[in-house]
Order: sequence, then C-alpha cells, then structure tokens
Amino acid sequence: MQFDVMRFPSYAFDPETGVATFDYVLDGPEPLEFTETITFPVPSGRTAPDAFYRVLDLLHVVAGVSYYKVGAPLRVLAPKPVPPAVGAFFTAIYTHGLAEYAYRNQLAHVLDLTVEVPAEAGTAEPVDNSQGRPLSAVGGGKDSIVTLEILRAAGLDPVPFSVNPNPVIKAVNAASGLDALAARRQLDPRLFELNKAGALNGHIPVTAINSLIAIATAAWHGLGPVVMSNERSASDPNLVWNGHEINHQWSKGVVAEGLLRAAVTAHAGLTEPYFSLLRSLSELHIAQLFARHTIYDDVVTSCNKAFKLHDPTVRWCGDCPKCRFVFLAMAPAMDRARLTHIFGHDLFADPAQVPGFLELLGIDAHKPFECVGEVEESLVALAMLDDDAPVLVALRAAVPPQAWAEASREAVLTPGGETYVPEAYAKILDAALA
Ligand SMILES: CC(=O)N[C@H]1[C@@H](OP(=O)(O)OP(=O)(O)OC[C@H]2O[C@@H](n3ccc(=O)[nH]c3=O)[C@H](O)[C@@H]2O)O[C@H](CO)[C@@H](O)[C@@H]1O[C@H](C)C(=O)N[C@@H](C)C(=O)N[C@@H](CCC(=O)O)C(=O)O
Ligand SMILES: Nc1ncnc2c1ncn2[C@@H]1O[C@H](COP(=O)(O)OP(=O)(O)OP(=O)(O)O)[C@@H](O)[C@H]1O
Repeated sequence: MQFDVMRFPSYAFDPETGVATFDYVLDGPEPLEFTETITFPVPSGRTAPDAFYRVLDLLHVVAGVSYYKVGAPLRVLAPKPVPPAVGAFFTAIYTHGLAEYAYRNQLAHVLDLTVEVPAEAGTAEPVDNSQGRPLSAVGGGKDSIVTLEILRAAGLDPVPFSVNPNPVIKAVNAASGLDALAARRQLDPRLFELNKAGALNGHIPVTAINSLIAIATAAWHGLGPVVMSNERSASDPNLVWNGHEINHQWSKGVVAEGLLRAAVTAHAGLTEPYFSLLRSLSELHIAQLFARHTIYDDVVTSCNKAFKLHDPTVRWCGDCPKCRFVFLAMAPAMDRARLTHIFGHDLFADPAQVPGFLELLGIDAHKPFECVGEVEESLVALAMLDDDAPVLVALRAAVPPQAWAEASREAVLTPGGETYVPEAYAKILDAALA
C-alpha cells in the first residue's frame, strides 16, 4: 500500500447525543477512508461553548495518528488555518509522538515530517477557566489515584474522568466514591482488519488523544483545568536513533505538556487548560504516596495488558516490564504481604523474573518500550530493600559497584524539574508532600 498524503476531510458533532465523528483519508492510487467516533458525556442544560468546538479542531488532527500509521505518507495536510503554536504541536505529535513507531518500522522520514497548515490564524479570545472544579483524568493505576486523593484532601472536589473506562477504571472510581464522567472512543473497525492483513502498525501518542478528549469535556461541562498524573521520568527517552530521541511515553512528557497547553490556549482561549500535578515527582516517590491509601488495594492496576481493547487481563499480568517496575517501586513503601495482595503474585520469589528486572536496572538492554521509570529509580528502590528474597539476592549480585555509587536516593526522592503546575495547585502538592 502506497499513500502520498493524509487529509482530514471533515468532522461532525451532535450536541444532543454528544457524538463526534472524525473523518480521515489516506490518499494515493488506492485511497483509504476512516471514521473515528468519540461520544462525550452530555451535561444537562449547558450549550457547548466555542472553546469546545475549537478543542475538537485539535482532536481531529491528533487522533489521526492511528490512521496515519497504516501508510506513513510523506505529507500530512491539516484541515484549517491555526495559530503557529498549533502547527508546532501537530508536527510534534506526528514526529516525536510516532517516534517509537518510526524506529521499530525503520521509517526515518516520519521523524522529519512537518504537518502542513493551510494558513496562519490569529489566537482565540481568553476564556478564564482557572477557578472551576478540576477534572482529574483516571487511568486505573497508582498515579491518578494519588492525584485524585491530593485534590480531594485539598477540598477541590475533583471530577474523575476516563476515556473508555474498563472494569479496572470503574472499580477505582467506585472505590473513590466520587461521581465520574466518561467518554467513549471507537476506532474505525477497518483499522483492525488492516492490522490483521499485515498493515504497518505501532505505538501512538495515546495520552495526547485522551488529554484533548478530557479538555473538551471540561470545557463543555464548565469545569476547570484537566489535571494529569504524568511523572518526571516520562520525559526520559528510551534511546537515540539517527539523532532523534525515541520515547515510548513522549506524549506523557513535559515537552508534550507544554506544546499541548500552548496549542489549546492559542486556539481555544482556555487560560489554564491542562497540567500534570505529579510532574516534579519520580515514580518511586509517587509509589510512596500511593502506599498511604489502602482503599484501592483490591482494584489499582497499572499493567498495560489490562487496558488492551481485545482480550485484556483482569488485573496485573505479573510478567511484563510495567508489573516488574511498579512492584519494585512499591516494595520499599509497604510490607510484602500487602504488595503480594495488590499484585496477586510475589515477583521477588520467582527467579524467572531476574532478566526482566535486570533490564529495569540498566543491565543488558535499553529501557523497555513501556511506562517504566528511570534506571536510577530502580536502583534506588533496590537499595532500599534489605531482605533476602531470591530475586533481590540475584539482582544485588548483578549490579556493578559504580552503578550503586551513581544512584542517589536524595535525587530520586527530591521533587524537581520543569512543571506547569499553577501556584494554587503547587501549594496543595507541597502540603501533600510535607
Ligand atoms: C494496551 C496496550 O498497551 N496497547 C498497546 C499495544 O497494543 P495491542 O495491540 O496489544 O492492544 P490494543 O491497545 O488493544 O490495540 C489494538 C490495536 O489498535 C491500535 N490502536 C489502539 C489505540 C489507539 O488509540 N490507536 C490505535 O491505532 C493498536 O496499535 C493496535 O494495533 O501495542 C501497541 C503498539 O505498540 C500500542 O500502541 C498500544 O498502546 C495503546 C495505544 C495504549 O493505550 N497504550 C497505553 C496503555 C500506553 O502505552 N500508555 C503509555 C502512555 C504514553 C503515551 O501516551 O504514548 C504508557 O503507559 O507508557
Ligand atoms: N483511559 C483513560 N482515560 C483518561 N485518562 C487516562 C486514561 N488512561 C490513562 N489516563 C491518564 O493518562 C496519564 C498517564 O497514564 P498512566 O497509565 O501512566 O497513569 P496511571 O494509570 O494513573 O498510573 P500508572 O502509571 O500506575 O499506570 C495519567 O494522568 C492517567 O490519568
């Protein structure tokens, strides 16, 4: 299959049902057409404001990555004039956001794309949304639980929100006792047929898509900022290829956060659209904060296999990089019985897990293409554990002396780095960390 250009013919939105449909074309000798459907929760008695439609303009282009990856055409033509900040955001989504896909499929041209916009538009009138109730994105894992509980403890009355909540997310919301909002996202089923037939495939920047759906929902429901739980280490690349950083978690990183905020403010006017409350924290630090909340122990699930569209696991699979990393990160903050209860497995008792843990410790391979923390975090977590579980004994023996010396507990557990957290929320975070 060969395609010259990707186009975005139109999108439609019905405020009665909350259904938005986004059309895409991969143009070439044999064009392919796709339609993605997103169903927003409908608020009672609120007309969708201009800002909502303007966020849909951004979502239309960003959600196109799932279809772009079928053919990787050389050109991507955005549908309407937008401010320069939006053009920069689109290009970053199609290059950095698809970098892992480009690397795995050896498609160097993807990293050099520029999304073409028809003309430059002016910026939108400001819409002050900073004082509304926060919409708190919930993914079912430990990070968003920590954010939800910090916001709740500060009396901010957060609204939990998820895209396609699966049983894990529903159970987390039930455990929180808060009323949640949800949006439905349906990929064009044709994509799955093409995948079965061997079309190009790979990772897409899903957090950017979920984030824009969350911002549109907040705008329609008259809520305040969308609060994410993306950690410091999400900005850390997996490897460098042809001079480009390849980061599985790029759309969770701080650069993506800044570009997305700037694009939404420029095009939709929202003055405080979106930030990650946990940006300054390591995963290890977040795991320590999670350990304070036992009410989620029967439901919290970070394993990505539980979030597959087809044949998901019920909870933790117990044998993937993410399970291993979160197990290691939580281990210093709770006793082994509680940890084993949460995971349904004791990963430190199983010697078959040793090679996977060695990857996390930076021995033998690059950081896995998964949502796992930095090598230093894994080393510090290991150094904080002093019992003789078989896996821990093997890992201690394998770590070279200089690696221990370079891993600083203080650096890992001290908040730091660039963030976009507004002042009022920064005070709340400080209080939670005190
Ligand atoms: C659940 C999961 O980890 N999925 C990744 C996996 O896809 P798989 O085929 O095993 O399962 P499905 O997710 O059910 O996908 C079925 C097909 O649909 C395509 N697709 C899915 C969602 C979408 O928005 N667009 C799509 O085109 C997908 O490509 C499949 O063909 O492997 C894929 C290839 O590496 C990954 O792209 C799948 O990742 C999902 C998009 C996903 O939701 N993953 C999150 C759990 C995830 O990775 N989150 C990151 C966040 C960073 C980021 O925003 O990039 C993280 O936790 O680090
Ligand atoms: N289905 C979803 N709907 C809305 N937001 C989501 C969804 N899945 C993930 N997110 C959000 O995207 C961000 C990254 O997700 P991620 O999976 O890393 O977080 P998590 O589930 O809270 O924690 P963990 O890292 O333990 O899995 C988080 O802010 C999370 O709340």
